[in-house]
Amino acid sequence: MDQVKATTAFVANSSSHVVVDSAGIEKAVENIQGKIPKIEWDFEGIHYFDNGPLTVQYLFVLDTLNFCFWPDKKLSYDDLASGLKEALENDKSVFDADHLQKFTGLQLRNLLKWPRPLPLEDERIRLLHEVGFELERSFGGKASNLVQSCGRSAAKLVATIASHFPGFRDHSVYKGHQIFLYKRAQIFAADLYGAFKGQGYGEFNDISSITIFADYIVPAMLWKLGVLKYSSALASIIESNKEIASGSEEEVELRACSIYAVEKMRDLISVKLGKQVLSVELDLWLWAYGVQNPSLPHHRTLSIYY
Ligand SMILES: Nc1nc2c(c(CN[C@H]3C=C[C@H](O)[C@@H]3O)cn2[C@@H]2O[C@H](COP(=O)(O)O)[C@@H](O)[C@H]2O)c(=O)[nH]1
Repeated sequence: MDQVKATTAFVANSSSHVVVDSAGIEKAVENIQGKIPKIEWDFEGIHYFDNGPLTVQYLFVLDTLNFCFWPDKKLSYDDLASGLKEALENDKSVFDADHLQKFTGLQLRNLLKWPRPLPLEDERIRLLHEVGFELERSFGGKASNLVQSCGRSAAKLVATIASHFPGFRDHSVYKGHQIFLYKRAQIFAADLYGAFKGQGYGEFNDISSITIFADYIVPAMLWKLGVLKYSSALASIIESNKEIASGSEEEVELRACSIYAVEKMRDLISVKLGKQVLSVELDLWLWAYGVQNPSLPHHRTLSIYY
């Protein structure tokens, strides 16, 4: 996680299109008054949970597919989480490693009861196959073994996922430097922590090392709070729903500056209010408010990472 923190700080300090505004951070922290609104994991009531290894398998499949919903105006993360839940309730073997390796686009669509092709459907299938193959090859087919192999370290879990599953390597090259963002690998650790309430498969000694999950909702929320400021060119691209290329300077800055800004918020909360807060908590608060505000303009990038 040190790589994520160091490289996103580099972006924030070299940025051309996005500014992390210190006054905006101060104001946001003042407004919280030390009380981050407490949002329960699964506040929506859409996730599968049985307190056992099947939940871990479900969450790993969920976070394998947890990206890019916006190209379909009606599709959202909720459809994915609840669709996979229902599929698992109907067939406990649906996410077995051998099944994952055989999925077709049509089967995934049917599983989610989605009437048309999913955004980046071929990529989703490729990633399911990759996850099924590598789970079988290295972890006895079970995501729970992957988690247990990391000895209660969220940082080790993120690193292990990135080294075994290329589809989770959420990196970019920015102004000649490699930048690490790891959205889906980190959110898997956070989902375990949230679902299992920090116990069992969700017990991590280093959950505070996780950063926020740089998607397209949290940057929009940070902009609304005045924590992020955009150049006028970038602001007009976002407001007019124009696509931003994956790996472009603008895209990397939006994501990296969001991570950096929330780490700065944590530091300020610690200094001013003497409280240690987790990025996981700040993320869920920002995300939950962001998704409940659909008129909030967000950036649009075709990406398998978020
Ligand atoms: N930073 C951050 N990004 C998150 C999530 C979650 C869901 N987390 C679950 C965990 C516990 C809660 O109960 C949540 O249900 C999804 N996303 C991202 O949002 C986008 C989807 O937006 P829309 O198209 O409107 O559905 C897409 O990039 C998706 O990858 C999060 O927590 N944090």
